[in-house]
Amino acid sequence: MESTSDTLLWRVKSWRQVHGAVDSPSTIVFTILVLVASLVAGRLLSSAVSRVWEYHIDSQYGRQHGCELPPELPKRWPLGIDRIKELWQSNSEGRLLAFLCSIAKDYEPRNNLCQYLLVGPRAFHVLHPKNVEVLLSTNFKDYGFGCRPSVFAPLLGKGIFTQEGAAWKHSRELLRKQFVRAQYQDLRYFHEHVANLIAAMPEHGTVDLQPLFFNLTLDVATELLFGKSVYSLRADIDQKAENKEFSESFNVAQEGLAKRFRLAPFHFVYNPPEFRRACRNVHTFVERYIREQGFMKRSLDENVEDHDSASWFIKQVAAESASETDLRDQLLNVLLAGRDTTACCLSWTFRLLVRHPDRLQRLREEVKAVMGNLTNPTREQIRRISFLTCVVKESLRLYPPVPLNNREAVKTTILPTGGGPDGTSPMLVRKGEMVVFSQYVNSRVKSLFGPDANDFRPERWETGELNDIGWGYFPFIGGPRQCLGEDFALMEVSYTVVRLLQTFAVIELPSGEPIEPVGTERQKLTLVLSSADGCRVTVGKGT
Ligand code: HEM
Repeated sequence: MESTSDTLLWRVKSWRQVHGAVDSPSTIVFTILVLVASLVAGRLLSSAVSRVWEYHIDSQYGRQHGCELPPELPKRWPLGIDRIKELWQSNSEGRLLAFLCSIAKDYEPRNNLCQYLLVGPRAFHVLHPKNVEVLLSTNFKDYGFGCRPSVFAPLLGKGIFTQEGAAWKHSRELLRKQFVRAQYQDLRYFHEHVANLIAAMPEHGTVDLQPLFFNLTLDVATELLFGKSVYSLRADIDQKAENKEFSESFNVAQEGLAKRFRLAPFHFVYNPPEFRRACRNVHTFVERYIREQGFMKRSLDENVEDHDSASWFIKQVAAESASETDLRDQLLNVLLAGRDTTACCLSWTFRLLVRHPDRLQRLREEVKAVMGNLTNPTREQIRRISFLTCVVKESLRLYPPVPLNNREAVKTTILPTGGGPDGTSPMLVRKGEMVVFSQYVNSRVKSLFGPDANDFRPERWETGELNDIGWGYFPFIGGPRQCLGEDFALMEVSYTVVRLLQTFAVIELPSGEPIEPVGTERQKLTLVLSSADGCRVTVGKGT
């Protein structure tokens, strides 16, 4: 049988017979093509060889450290298409996290597994607190965000939430200082906006609190960051048209980011005109504001130690930003990080409270005991309502606003446990592989939170039984990238809960509203976890 090289040779010969042996332009083109082809083939070969070599060196490294693989997620169809179908379906039914928990349950007590889906790299799902600690703290430098920066780029550009390495360090230090300052301030950011929230609720009747909480946290965060709120809670009352456009565009842009996030490596597929327009509107709004107020200019010639003015945050960040775009991006990054997360926490907290009236009653009594007839709680008073801290912690445990997260190994590294037949060997994570971690799934592991891990029991936080929980509980993650807004968010949630309990003598589940076991309700998973059915409550002022 004729070999491929014989065929090729015969083709070249016949081509030369037809076109002549003289170096005609077509001969030159042919020669160039052959050269380019051999160069490309050479490059491909050398990269394949170096990959095989890297693989071999990594394997040796793994063997030296006793690494073994965890069990692999079984799949019935090629490329795990059956699993992707299950994920897709459970997501569209609002039950993706329940589905992930049911898979994780099959792997208890070893709590680790790995998977290959489509042609993507191997992904490790790690639940063991030791692994979470090494991933987020001890070996933090071995991991990066993978494609996150380009997923978020259309809205967020370059800021703390998308940066890595030296650029992230700079942003982190710059913003950390501002959040430390915010911790020493009173809770004035919340007064006016929570009053607007209360005004937007009926005095007696049924209301869905979830969309109102999204407005509240947008209003509060824009006040903190820009020194000027967009007052979305006053939409259709006296909100300025430009603020309304910003609020609406920010929502559309954020929805778009969530869609891109789900597509991960194929995120570029989602870039429709309405998404691009929304990003543009948000950018224009912030840039115009920066320019009108002269923040970039002022930072050069004014004393920026002006902490009392409403716009101290933006002024301080402007003073250390190289350009208007840098300042815009940084503020939008923090807005994205702080807005939906806090709204979701508020929403789940109220959903839980109205479904557990005994806990709500206890909370009311503690609020009354600490506050008496005083309104507008201070930090100090909030800290004294100790059951409130337990309620918020428990809400964040059962419904962490960021329920699912991942990192990508930037170098070959090791996770300390979860491999091998008994699940105790270290695991080798090769460069480019993914590690998925989930507070939501961890929160339901009985070996961590006890036999009633699935129940809402805020008291577990006051009995001392979780004193050693460590890296089993990380709603704000931890390590170098720990949430910068943790204190601000906890104060915002606590302040709002107290003010709503003080204002409404009745807050209860509307009649006919279902009481599903925790975790079985329909959920909406975007970048954050919200309730697909909102947070409907019946409220009443006075006794
Ligand atoms: C209950 C509310 C909140 C929760 C549960 C939460 C949770 C988180 C989580 C899990 C991360 C890490 C994301 C990752 O690295 O993959 C994070 C980062 C961050 N959060 Fe929060 N967050 C909340 C509220 C806020 C608020 C109110 C702000 C600011 C106003 C804020 C600012 C930030 C910033 C700036 C980062 C990036 C830190 C860095 O990468 O160095 N967060 N948050």
